[in-house]
Amino acid sequence: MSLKANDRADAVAMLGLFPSTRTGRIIKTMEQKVQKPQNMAGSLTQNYNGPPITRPIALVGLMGCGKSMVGRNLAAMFQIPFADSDTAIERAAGVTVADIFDLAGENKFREMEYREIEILLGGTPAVIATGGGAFCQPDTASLLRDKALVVWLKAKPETLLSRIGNVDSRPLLHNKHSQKQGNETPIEILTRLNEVRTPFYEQAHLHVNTDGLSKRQAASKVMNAIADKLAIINTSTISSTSKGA
Ligand SMILES: Nc1ncnc2c1ncn2[C@@H]1O[C@H](COP(=O)(O)OP(=O)(O)O)[C@@H](O)[C@H]1O
Ligand SMILES: O=C(O)C1=C[C@@H](OP(=O)(O)O)[C@@H](O)[C@H](O)C1
Ligand SMILES: [Mg+2]
Repeated sequence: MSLKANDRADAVAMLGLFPSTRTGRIIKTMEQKVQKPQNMAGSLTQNYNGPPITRPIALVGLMGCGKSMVGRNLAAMFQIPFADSDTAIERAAGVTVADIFDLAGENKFREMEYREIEILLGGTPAVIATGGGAFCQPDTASLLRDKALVVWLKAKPETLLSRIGNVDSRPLLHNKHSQKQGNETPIEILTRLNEVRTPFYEQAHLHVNTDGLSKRQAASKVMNAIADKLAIINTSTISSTSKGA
């Protein structure tokens, strides 16, 4: 969505006032029906036969690592709802993520992100695709680690950029929001974010490298890694492990 001047002024005024009916919001935000996997040719290669999913699965990692796309397919494999925190924020605010960055700034976006993730974590266990910066905010990270199984989808900056293609929907890949003086190209921004954010992403319970994998292979690899992890959790406590990281 792109807003005209008057609409933008209204949107700015509304950004602090989003509705608080918790149940209604969860229903609106989650895809209640189990979806057919999207953007994958043919049917899935694998059905999930692992331990039951009794806690939310949260996907974290840099823009373009596949949180939204792999997340939707994982939810279909697990037969549980899917939710995307960016979509939840956009529904609550009535404007796009890019517009929120433009109109209200990143700090406001992070507040909204925390609130929406908190709501999603309180609903039916779902696969939750977070935005790439969510797990780098200490409060949001501790909420996620506490309530969800957190999975880091790893990939090199070059891989990420080739997947993202058009950077319009990712405000942090534009210089005006890149938090650095001077002109950086999208690959330079992604490389810098990768360095700064890796220590945060390393706090995820599970690390899965998706470099060189197709969408289908990535979804299967993540599904198997989660099954293994849940089997271990059933006999011990959650700690970080890597899968091809
Ligand atoms: N393993 C993959 N192989 C090829 N393309 C991928 C893969 N994972 C995601 N993509 C594509 O990359 C783009 C960004 O993926 P997306 O799920 O939106 O990333 P994120 O939510 O982490 O920013 C989408 O067009 C998606 O179809
Ligand atoms: O990396 C980030 O800080 C962001 C990533 C975006 O989500 P994706 O990771 O799904 O692109 C979105 O939340 C916003 O543009 C900020
Ligand atoms: Mg996404």
